[in-house]
Amino acid sequence: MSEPCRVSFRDGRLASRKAEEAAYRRYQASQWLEDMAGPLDLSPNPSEQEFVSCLRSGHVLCTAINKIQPGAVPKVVTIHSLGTPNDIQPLPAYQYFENVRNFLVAINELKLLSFEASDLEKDTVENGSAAKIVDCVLSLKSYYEWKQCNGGAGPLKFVKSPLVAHSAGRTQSNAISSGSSISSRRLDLTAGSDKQNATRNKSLISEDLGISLSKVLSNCLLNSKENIDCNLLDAQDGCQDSNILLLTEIMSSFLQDQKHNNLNCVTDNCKHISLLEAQQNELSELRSLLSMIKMEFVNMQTQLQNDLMLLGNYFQGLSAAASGYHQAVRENKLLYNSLQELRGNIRVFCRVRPSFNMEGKSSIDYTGNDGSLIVIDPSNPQSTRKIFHFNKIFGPDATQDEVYKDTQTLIRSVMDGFNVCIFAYGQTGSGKTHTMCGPSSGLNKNFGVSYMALNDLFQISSAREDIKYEIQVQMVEVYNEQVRDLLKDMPAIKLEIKNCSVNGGLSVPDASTRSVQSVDDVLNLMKLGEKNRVFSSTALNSRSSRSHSVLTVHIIGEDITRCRIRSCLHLVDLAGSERVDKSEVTGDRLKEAQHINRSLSCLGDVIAALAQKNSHIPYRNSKLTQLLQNSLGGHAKVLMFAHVSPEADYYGETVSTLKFAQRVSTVQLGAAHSNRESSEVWELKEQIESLKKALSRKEMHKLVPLCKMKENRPLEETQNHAVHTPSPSWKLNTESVPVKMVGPTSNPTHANVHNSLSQIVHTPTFSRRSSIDHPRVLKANSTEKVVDEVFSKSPIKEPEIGTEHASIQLRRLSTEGFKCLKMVFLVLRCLAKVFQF
Ligand SMILES: Nc1ncnc2c1ncn2[C@@H]1O[C@H](COP(=O)(O)OP(=O)(O)OP(=O)(O)O)[C@@H](O)[C@H]1O
Repeated sequence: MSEPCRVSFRDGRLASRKAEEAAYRRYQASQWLEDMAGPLDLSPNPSEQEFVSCLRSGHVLCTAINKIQPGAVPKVVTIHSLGTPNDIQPLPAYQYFENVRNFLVAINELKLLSFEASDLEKDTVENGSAAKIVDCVLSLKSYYEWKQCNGGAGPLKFVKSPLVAHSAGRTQSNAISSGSSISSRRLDLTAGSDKQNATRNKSLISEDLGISLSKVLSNCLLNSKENIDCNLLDAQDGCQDSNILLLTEIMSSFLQDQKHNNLNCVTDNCKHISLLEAQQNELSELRSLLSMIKMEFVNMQTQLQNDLMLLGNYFQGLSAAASGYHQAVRENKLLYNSLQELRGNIRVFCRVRPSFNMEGKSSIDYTGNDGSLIVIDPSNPQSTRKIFHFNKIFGPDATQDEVYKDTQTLIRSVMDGFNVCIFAYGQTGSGKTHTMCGPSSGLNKNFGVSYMALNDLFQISSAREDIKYEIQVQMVEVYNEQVRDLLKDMPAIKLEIKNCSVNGGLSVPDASTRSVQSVDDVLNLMKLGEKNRVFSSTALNSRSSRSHSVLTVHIIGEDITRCRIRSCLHLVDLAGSERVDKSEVTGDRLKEAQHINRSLSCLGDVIAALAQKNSHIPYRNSKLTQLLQNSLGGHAKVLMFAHVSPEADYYGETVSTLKFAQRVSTVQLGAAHSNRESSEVWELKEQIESLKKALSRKEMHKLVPLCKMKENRPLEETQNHAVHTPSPSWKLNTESVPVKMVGPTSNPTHANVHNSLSQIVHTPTFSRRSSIDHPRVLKANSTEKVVDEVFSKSPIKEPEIGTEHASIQLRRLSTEGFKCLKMVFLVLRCLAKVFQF
């Protein structure tokens, strides 16, 4: 398309759009004026002339403004000669000028869009004068609506005609954009008649367009870019009026496009806003969630702290309970042992064997749960019944388990460091071996006390984790007054019984000692012992034990504080007493029976002496009593099983056994002591042991040549030989008083030592220092007793004897007080033994 054609097309389009818009605005204004001031007698679409003529008198305008703002025009001149537009006669100016002037004053006061009074006077409407009037009316309408709707609050918005420039009142709308302000300036150009103004306005347009449109163009849609560029060029090239109109049209078109774009933007913005709102909602939800989580976290933290505190309290409670438990266990042990003591450390149980003669009468008349037993002589029913009381009676029906159940409590004592001795007594065939070892058939369920006791020891040992135990077993028999090792294949070797205190708690130190780790080990050893034990067939028992068997279990324990316990359990199956006339034994069996009966008689003597609390207990009268000395005379717990046969034939033996048992039950032993000692005491004891051994070696070494020398000397010389010290290296400080050994020195007998020590104790120094009961010393019947008697009361505070080495040792030990003093006494006791030897 050529340039002129394009311009003319644009002209036509602009003109029609302008006319449409102006007509529409007039229509709005006339409609509103009719609503406010009554019918105006106008056509539905009034022309500009028609509209202006209708308002020329100012009456309608004043009426309308007075309705909105009563009193805005105080005096309205009424015009009666209104006619149709065709026969309108121009009225004199003074008739309506006053109304118009008052109206314009009121409009200016309201700061609304205004017009010139002359705009109403013109016969022909030119250059948008009618549009100004329309704008004024519409601004009044907007004011009215603003007042109605908002009560005068908020911003007042109204739109003026794009082709009108207003000189008074509100010249710019609050609602319109900067594009509108440009257009208003541009309209000044159209409205101005002054040439200078026109030039200034043109330059302004160019400037504004240059700035604003460049901004707009950068954001404008692509489809309008081409037109805007062309129009901009046109606007800048020409300043002629036609071009200005063209620019106006371009701007109008641009504003339309922008309006459209704005709508799209608004839609997009709405979407964005809704999205933003949704996101904000989501954000606020997240924030509230976060605050909730924070609160929850704080709550959980508090809860955790509370829980930790509770847990701490709980653990404290537990540890308190644990220590309480340990305390209770300790107290329980003490109470238990006290109870044992109250019951008496010798306890006697009686067990009645089932009768082999079912048809014959039983000598056992009654067995009570309270430990009472009544026997009667079946051959003489008139005879008085004899009543015996023991700690427990087991009838013929009692099982092995029932018997062991009452024994079990003693076994625990062994693990606590007490020596325990359980022995079975009774006539031959009464069931001693059955109780101690079980039946010869060896059925598991009928294991005897020995096996079950060892089983318990192992269980207790493994249950107590704080103490490590070592269990060793010895098994010997006393056969024909000889002690034999049952765990050796050659049991015929005779063994010596020695003092336990000297031999680390072993009565028979030379007997083989086997460490056992399990009950099976014990069972094997017991089988070996049973195999080696002497059994014979007699008239009363097809497998009669011809010896006293002693199974000794040594327990050595060490706890975490290095405190040690050392105890032993003697399980003694005595040979049965028998009447040789009944057992019909002869030869070796008779000799065995005599030995058995004699040793049992010695046991009876010991028991009697203990029961009567004699000062002398005849332990040394038999090997059996020697072996049991430590248990019977020491601080051990003793349990005796008295076995009786119920048959009428054995009534005499039964009564005899029961009487013996009754006497045993009356024996009061001293309180049982736990052999529990601290590590220091153990170490000291070990040192004493080694010193004793060293001493005895030296003494032996010295005595042998001395003895040889003495053999060649005359008796008097030997008798007069002064013994300054028992040993050159271990000498007692007796202020050099010579002590003469009485009797042959080659064999320092009890009498020799006795006299020598008597001399020592009679020395002034010793006498001064001690409070020794001399008559008692002199009465003491053994060297050992003399030494005991002398030194048990010795006030010697420091060791005064010893070789150089021993002296150093002793001095070191002397700082440790009483224990060392005790050790000196023990060394002296050794010296006494050496002399005895
Ligand atoms: N309580 C009992 N229940 C069943 N049988 C028993 C009971 N006591 C003993 N006997 C049986 O009696 C017999 C003799 O028992 P046992 O050998 O134990 O007597 P003893 O006292 O050891 O004899 P000895 O002194 O001669 O060795 C055995 O056959 C044994 O099984």
